[in-house]
This record gives sequence, structure tokens and C-alpha cells, in this order.
Amino acid sequence: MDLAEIPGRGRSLVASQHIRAGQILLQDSPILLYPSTLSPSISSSYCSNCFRNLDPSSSLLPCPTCPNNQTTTTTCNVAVSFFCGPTCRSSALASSHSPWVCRSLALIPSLPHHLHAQALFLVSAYNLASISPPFFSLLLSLHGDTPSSSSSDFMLSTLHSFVSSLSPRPLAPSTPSGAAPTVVFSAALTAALLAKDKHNAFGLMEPFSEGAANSHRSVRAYGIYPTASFFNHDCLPNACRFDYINTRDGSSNNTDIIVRAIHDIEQGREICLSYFPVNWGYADRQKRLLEDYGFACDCDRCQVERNWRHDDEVGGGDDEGMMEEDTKHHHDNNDKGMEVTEEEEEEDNDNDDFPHAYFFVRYVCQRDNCGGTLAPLPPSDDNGMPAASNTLECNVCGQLSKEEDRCGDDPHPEDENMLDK
Ligand SMILES: C[S@@+](CC[C@H](N)C(=O)[O-])C[C@H]1O[C@@H](n2cnc3c(N)ncnc32)[C@H](O)[C@@H]1O
Repeated sequence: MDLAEIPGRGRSLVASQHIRAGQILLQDSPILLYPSTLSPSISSSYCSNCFRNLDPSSSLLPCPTCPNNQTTTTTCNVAVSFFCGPTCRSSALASSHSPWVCRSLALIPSLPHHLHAQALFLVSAYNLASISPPFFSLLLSLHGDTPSSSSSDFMLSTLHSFVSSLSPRPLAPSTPSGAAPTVVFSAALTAALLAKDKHNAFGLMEPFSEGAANSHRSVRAYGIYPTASFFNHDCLPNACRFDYINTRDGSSNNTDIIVRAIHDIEQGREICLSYFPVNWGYADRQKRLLEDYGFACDCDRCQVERNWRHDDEVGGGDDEGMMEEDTKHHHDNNDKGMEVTEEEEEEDNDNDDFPHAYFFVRYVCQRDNCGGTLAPLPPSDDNGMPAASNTLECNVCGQLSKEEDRCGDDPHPEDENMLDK
């Protein structure tokens, strides 16, 4: 992929060569990861360092410096962080879960509940300034302008008062003998950081499980991924991202995200993700993109759907934040149907006003309560020639399906370009 500037879209990732369906376009590691909630019952179900599920049958390894670390997590309102093993614990204590972070997290419950996720981000971000100034600069270089002034002013001043109440975190000394300067908290920096989070954080979701509760599958952690942050949005994306947070192979890369091509992409085309599940209706998509990302989407699908009646709109996207993918970049999994009425659907079957029907039949998971996006497994190397896989993987439930088992398949549609941006 090449990084290019596209007028009206900013920095964009473009195919530098022909890309095959399923090809891995990016594996990106987070420069910052933070939990989405302080809820003790939730945060005790995963490791606070690698975010893998904790095994409830084995003894949990609590953080030695978290307040209340001797109590059971469900009986105190301040979460205790747990780790899956000594390696994760010592790695966290020296970086993302420093004693300063511990003390700061303990103060977050004094804030209104709806500000907890942003406070969790700010604590992690100011901690990053201390443990890795280069990553902190990278975070500040991502897209996201500070809003001039708005209804969010009160929220910002509440969050900044909170940050100011924390004791400043010393920066790592540049020389062993030099005195360490401290991180400077400023309202402008707090506002800038919040804007970076809003526009760039990807949500790592709670594991999929079949059943009603899954329709409100929530975000376990948010991550800032420096290269993946350059993907622009399209409501019919040509790439989608996978994460394998619960992989048990002991790899330290389980919080990486992997982006794969959904179908072939011509050289020179922009590569886009969807910032939320592709089955959201037109009004929900426009609202989210305008409010959270500051643009009105004019993609091929929106150009068609803006002319539809919206009598059966299912309501706004929920408040889980960004990018399906759902970026706050999050996967969220609300069962938002497409907003076409039955009557319109019949009409559309007879004309070309429904260019994306093919996408839904072929690339949207039909499993109950899922709605994830499918991409083929990476092509195998067949004597130096990449051979496309006919197995599709869902990026939400992980289910594998064969192309031939999906209805209405023509694996090589003549007008596949309509699916690209
Ligand atoms: C995660 S960043 C993507 C990279 C960004 N273009 C940059 O310059 O760094 C998200 C921002 O990109 C822009 N963007 C993404 N998709 C777009 C689209 N389809 N049309 C216009 N702008 C878009 C919006 O400004 C959005 O807030």
C-alpha cells in the first residue's frame, strides 16, 4: 500500500499493486491500549496487560499496587487489575500499568460514569508520554483536530480538572544522572489527545458468543494503531480487519490487528475499511460519520441509499465510539437491518439501483446475531503463483464458510469494481 493525499479525504492508503482477495495488507501493533470500562466484574475477566480471557478456574494474579487488591473484585467499586501470569504482570507494572496508572485509575470512579472511558484513555495517554515519548509524538501526529468550542466544553473541562488532580508523572530521564522533567498536563493537550482518540481508536470486542446477549456485544479495550489509522471509511469496504485477542498460542502479538482484502483490488484504488458494521442503515451511518469523524459520506452506496425512504430506520448507532469494524474503529454488533422497505426491495430487484446487494449476499455473515464482514483466507502460494482461497472468515464470529455454500454466488462478478472505492 502507498500513503497518498486525496483531496477531501486527507491521507489515504492506496493499492500500490494489484491485490488478491484475502491478501494480508497490514498487521499493526498498538502503540496504546486501554480498557473500555472500570467495571470490576468485567475487568476481572481478562488480563489487564494482554487482554486475553482469564481462566476463572485458575488463581488470578492481582496487581500488587492497585487499591483494594486484597478484596474480591465484585465487592468493591474500584477495579483491581488482574494478570494472566508473572510475565504479563511484570511487563505491565513497568509500562502500561505503572504505579502512577494504578493510583490514577483509583480516582476515576469519582467522575460521572459516561466519562470513564475517556478518563481511562487520558491516563493511558499521559502515561505513554512518560514511558515512550516517540509513541506519544506518533499519537499526536494522527488525524483529529481539536474542536474549536462546542457543547463538549463542559466535558473537556471536567476531564481536564480530573487530569490536573493527578500528580504529574515524571518523564524517563534522558541521562542516568539528569533529573527527570515531568509530563506537563495542559487543557490544550488534553483536548488534542481526546480528538486523536475519537478519530483513531479501534475497539477490540468481547468474544462473540451465540445468544441474545451478543446483540449488545461490547468493547473490551481500545487501541491506537498507527498505520491502520490511515484507512479511510467506505460503507462498502474493500478490506476488513481481524483481531485474534484470545489466541492461546502464547504469542505476544494477540492485540495486533490484521487487515485483509475482501476481494481483488486494482492497483491505484483506495483501500477502505468500514468504521462500523456494514449492515447499519443510511441515517445511522451518516450520523456517526458526521458526529464522530466530521464528514458526510458520499460513497457509491450512500449515493444510492440517500434516495430511499427511511420509514423503517432502526435508530441511531449506539455510543460505543469509533471504527466495525467498529472502530471507535469498533466491531459493534447491533442488529441494525438495512433500511430498505419490502416494497422497495421488490422494486430494486428489477433495476440497477441496488449495487451493493451482491456485497451483502457474499460478504456479510448470515449467522444469527453476527453481521460481521467476510474475507477470504490469505491466498496460498502455489509454485510462486498466489492461489485464491475459497474459504471465507467472518471478522466478528470467526466462522469459516466455503464460497460454494453461500447462496447466489458468482465468484467472479463482471462488475466487481462497484465494490471498490
Ligand atoms: C482514521 S482517520 C483516516 C486517515 C485520515 N484521512 C488522515 O489524514 O490521517 C479518519 C478521518 O479521515 C477522514 N475520512 C475518512 N473516511 C473519509 C471519507 N470516506 N470521506 C472523507 N473523509 C474521510 C475524516 O476526516 C475522518 O475523521
